Amino acid sequence: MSVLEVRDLSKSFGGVEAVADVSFDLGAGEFLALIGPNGAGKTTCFNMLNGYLRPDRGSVKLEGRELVGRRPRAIVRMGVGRTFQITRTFLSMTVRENVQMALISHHKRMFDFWSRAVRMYEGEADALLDLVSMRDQAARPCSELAYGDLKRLELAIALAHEPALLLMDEPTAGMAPSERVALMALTGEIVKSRGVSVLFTEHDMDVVFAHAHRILVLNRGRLIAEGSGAEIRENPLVQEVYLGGGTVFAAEGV
Ligand SMILES: Nc1ncnc2c1ncn2[C@@H]1O[C@H](COP(=O)(O)OP(=O)(O)OP(=O)(O)O)[C@@H](O)[C@H]1O
Repeated sequence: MSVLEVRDLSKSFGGVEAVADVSFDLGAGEFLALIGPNGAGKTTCFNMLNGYLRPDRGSVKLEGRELVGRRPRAIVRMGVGRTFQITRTFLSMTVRENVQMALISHHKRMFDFWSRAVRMYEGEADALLDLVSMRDQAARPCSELAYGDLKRLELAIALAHEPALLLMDEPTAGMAPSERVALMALTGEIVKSRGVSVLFTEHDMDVVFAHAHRILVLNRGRLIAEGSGAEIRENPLVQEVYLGGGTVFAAEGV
């Protein structure tokens, strides 16, 4: 069964069809990329999946349950985790404390950091930090971390919510090329070991072709192609609108 079933998802802003009749499935343990030129509708699509935007029409089902109409927080609780283009952590707290906070929130415990909570979920937090190879930095304040380490911490925080589906919006933005490869390789391992499904947007085609199991291509709000890296690379329409460099919106009738 698909983890995520998206059907006829559509959203317009004034006269602009930002996302138009987008349908796709995401399987369990799949690492799926959503790509497209600037303004193609990727962010709008993500914001409808995580509840920040209400679609004009269409349906989004997670493990058979409808997400459209629910609030972002409820959608997180139903099993949709997310990482952000701009990493969100509490900079004055340590790496471990940030993961503990996420675990406390996930288990709906009262936040009482200055008493017992200091030890709450410490073991679970360290296990998640092991997963992203950050255990050795557990006691460091987040304000001291390098950007690549913050992104790995953000992954641990997202996993604290035990998502069935993880949405990653440009996970490697702002990273050096070697860090990009490392973060996506790590994410790929987590997809495999934890059976989490991942949908990510990405502008770096090297990252996409190296890591995605399957690729969806959006242009002007519409899905124009879907397939493996090889299929996408060879697709003339994709080459024309996206990979050819030059004017990405040049193709008429797309
Ligand atoms: N809040 C909004 N109000 C009006 N128009 C919007 C709004 N959000 C997005 N759009 C328009 O919808 C279209 C799709 O934008 P979107 O940000 O989803 O594309 P994108 O593929 O994420 O682009 P990028 O790669 O540059 O982030 C664009 O034409 C954009 O100008």
